[in-house]
Amino acid sequence: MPKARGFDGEENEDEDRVGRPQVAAMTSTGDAALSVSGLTLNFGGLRALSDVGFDVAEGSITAIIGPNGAGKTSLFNCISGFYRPQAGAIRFEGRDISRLHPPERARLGLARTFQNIALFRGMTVLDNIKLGRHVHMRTNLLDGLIYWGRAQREEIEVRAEIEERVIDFLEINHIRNHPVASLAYGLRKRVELARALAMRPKILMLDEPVAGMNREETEDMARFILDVKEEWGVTILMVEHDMGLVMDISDHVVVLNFGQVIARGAPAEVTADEQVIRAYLGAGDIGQLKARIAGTEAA
Ligand SMILES: Nc1ncnc2c1ncn2[C@@H]1O[C@H](COP(=O)(O)OP(=O)(O)OP(=O)(O)O)[C@@H](O)[C@H]1O
Repeated sequence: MPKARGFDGEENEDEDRVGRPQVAAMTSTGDAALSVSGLTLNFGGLRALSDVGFDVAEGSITAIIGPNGAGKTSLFNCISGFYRPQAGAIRFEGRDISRLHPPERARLGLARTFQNIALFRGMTVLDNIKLGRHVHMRTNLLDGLIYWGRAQREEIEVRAEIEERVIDFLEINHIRNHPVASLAYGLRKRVELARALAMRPKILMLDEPVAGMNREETEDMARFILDVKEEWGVTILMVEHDMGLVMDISDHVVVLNFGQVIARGAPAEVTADEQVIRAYLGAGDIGQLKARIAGTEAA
């Protein structure tokens, strides 16, 4: 696998000069950037996830699909640390991160976007993107004292450089000083992606990245997601209902139904799987599934 260029544009092993915690002591699990095993989550008497397990290969785009209520958002919330599952483990580059809080996971390189855009609407695009950097900022007094001065200035400069690269890459320079509230929906989604990228993630979790977008916005977003993977070397895990997008850009698909993994594999494999078709049929979504797959094949 070709080495990722990294966020400073060079092949670079020394990524942690701007504050991402070292993870050198981790045990390896082959090529899995993320590994989920035995995940079980209950809300009172309701079992939202049951013994869920899958791997996300480094450098891949992995999609989580499934009918409404299948447990996709719950799974995302477990992986990013917002929910604490009753059982199971989440390994990031071989290290068990199940007990880490969301900001600690983010500092390791796990960034996410949300189903409903979570930007500060009154702030400008640039200020929203800058918020992404705070995940790496040292906040306690001792760290602050050690880091004071030249090193800290360098850190700020490197981050500003990263932000400029992100703005350039996502083609949002012309709106950098616009308040987010004034932007069209598709652009707002792109700004959210920019903020997540400014966190310099190793794994980017996208929660319905094209929900509510028109065809042109969806195509733009698909291209950006592919470029994030290919040019920036970021592993992508996404929840998405748009089967056209899933078929087009995913390397691997995990299908959830009633909180369980019912199929895993290449997009064409899982959409031909009897159990998957039945799950969508049960949810009344099969017509949509077939139409979207057919639409993709025709394109
Ligand atoms: N905070 C919560 N409290 C109680 N039940 C919840 C909570 N969040 C989710 N659930 C339930 O857990 C199950 C899985 O929901 P989840 O939102 O994870 O599904 P989903 O696949 O993301 O659905 P959708 O595609 O509609 O977003 C559903 O039965 C849902 O009602």
